[in-house]
Formats: sequence, structure tokens, C-alpha cells
Amino acid sequence: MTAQILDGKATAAAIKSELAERVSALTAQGVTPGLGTVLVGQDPGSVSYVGGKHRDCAEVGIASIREDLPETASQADVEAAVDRLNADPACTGYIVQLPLPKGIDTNAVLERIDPAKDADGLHPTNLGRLVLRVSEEITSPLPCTPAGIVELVQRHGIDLAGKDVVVLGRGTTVGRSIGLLLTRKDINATVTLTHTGTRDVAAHLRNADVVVAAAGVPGFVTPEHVKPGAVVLDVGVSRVLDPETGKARLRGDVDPAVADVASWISPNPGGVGPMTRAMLLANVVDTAERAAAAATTVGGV
Ligand SMILES: Nc1nc2c(c(=O)[nH]1)N[C@@H](CN(C=O)c1ccc(C(=O)N[C@@H](CCC(=O)O)C(=O)O)cc1)CN2
Repeated sequence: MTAQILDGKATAAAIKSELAERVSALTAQGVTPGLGTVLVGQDPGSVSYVGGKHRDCAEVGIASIREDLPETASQADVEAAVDRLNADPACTGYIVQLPLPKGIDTNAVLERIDPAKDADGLHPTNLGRLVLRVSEEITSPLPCTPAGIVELVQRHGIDLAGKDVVVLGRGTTVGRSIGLLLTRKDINATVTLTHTGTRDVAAHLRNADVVVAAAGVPGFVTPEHVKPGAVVLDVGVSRVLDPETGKARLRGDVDPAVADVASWISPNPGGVGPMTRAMLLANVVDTAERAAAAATTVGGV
């Protein structure tokens, strides 16, 4: 069996063209959505992701606001950048690029974000709404990678209802939040969240209909781990040195040979990453539409 490809690049391109139309409609009403980013330090991955986010914004007509701080920024400096974006009317939604440098209290920074401008869905209020809304359509922003995974799978015609999903990794941006999303009644999957304390990860993986690999361990998931016909999403990214070229290259959590066993597989790069970026844009547009609707209501219509 050779797995079919869950093409994140093409799916993200389709979503971006849908969003460009919604941005045009907002602009016609006099509302220009604006994405703000807070980047602390010069970690090459973070610099590249933030650059990509602003290029995506330009593609769909969203304005960009950047707060770039040095590696030496203090907690107060980072919180002051958050306060500026909270107060800036041109910024309709924003993110704080993670991870933050050591010594910065990430949770304190995330809690300071205005939940109405939280484009990553990582403010405790928005994560709390994800916990509370088991059966209804969520109107608060969802974390981008989990939302991107669901959109990628659904747009390829795969139904997750009743499926046993095994997630590798319990990080906030993927592992912990995807469990909440996939068990919502409209998606209806059963989720096992595995992590470094799980006794027999391989046994869980072998029973999974769907694997979401977000462990950050290159090549962790091998063909022996995967049930024939399973759907495999490769989320983890590691930069490893290529012995042939001597250059760093990206490697996912999934051994490429898994494509011989799975029914569907997301490439990495080109799978979940572009969907994460597309869902960020969707959150910014949703947030701007909600703010525009609220302004109309306040205006007495
Ligand atoms: N505030 C946040 N920080 C981080 C998040 C997040 O959702 N919010 N997720 C990741 C990084 N990330 C977005 O910020 C991200 C990761 C990967 C990609 C992507 O498009 N990857 C490409 C490959 C890119 C390359 O060549 O380097 C791909 O998979 O095709 C986009 C965004 C951690 N931090």
C-alpha cells in the first residue's frame, strides 16, 4: 500500500483564497484586519515562522504589525509589547511566537493577551471555552495546529467520527488542545494522549486508526508502529544535520517508510505546517469579523 498524501500546501492555498474574499468584504466595510506578532530573540525557526506569517498576511490583504524584541528582553519588556498590541486599534488579532527564551514566564505573557485579540487561541479564556463547548459550534479562536489538522483531514473527505486517535506529545499548542477538539460532538473521535510518562507508546500506536505525531523526536513513528490503513499526521519538526551536505534539514516525527503502511499521510514539510499558518489567518479574519459585528451592534443597528 502507498499512502495518499494529505496535501497541506494545496489545502492551505485554497483556504487562503477563501479568506482573501472575506478580507475584501471586511475592507469594503472599512475594517482592515491586522495581525500583530511578538518575536523575542533570533531563534532561526521562530524568525522564519514569523516571517512566513507576515508574508501570508500580505497575500490575503491582512495588515502586519511587528514587535521584535532582543533575546535579552525582560519579562516587563515582553509584557509591554503585549500591552501595546492590546491597545493598538490597527491590530485586530495577534500572537506571541513560542517558545519564548528561558527566563520569560510564558503563561504570564499568554494570560496578558486580550482574549478578543488572541489569534492563537492560547489565552486561558479561549482554551477554557474549548473545554466548555463540548457540543456546540465554537465561536472563539482555536489553537492553529489542532484546527489545521482537523481541517486538513476533513477537506480530504476523511470522517473522524468513532475513530481511535493516538496523539504523541502533551504540549499546549498541539497535544493537550487537540484532544479537546477531536472529542467535540461534531467530530466525535476517541483520543488517547500519550507522552514521555506513557508505559507502552508502541502498543497504543499499533491500535490507532489515526496517529497525530507531535513528539519532536525525528523518525519516532516507524512502519512497525502503524496499523495498516491508518491515517498519519506528522506534526513534529526537528532540524537535523544532513551528513551528506553538512547542512541542517527538517525532519518530522514520522519515518517516511510509514507511507507503505498508512492509507493517508501528511508530508513534513508541506502538511500540517502550512495548515497551521492558514488557520492563524482564519482566526485573524474571524476575530476581525466578530469585532466588526460587535461594533455594528453597539452602533444601534
Ligand atoms: N505562538 C505560536 N507559536 C508556535 C506555534 C503556534 O501555533 N503558535 N506553532 C509552532 C511553529 N509554527 C507556528 O508558529 C509553525 C511551524 C511550522 C510551519 C510551517 O509552515 N512549516 C513548513 C516548513 C517550514 C520550513 O521550511 O522551515 C512546513 O511544514 O511545510 C508554520 C508555522 C511553534 N510555535
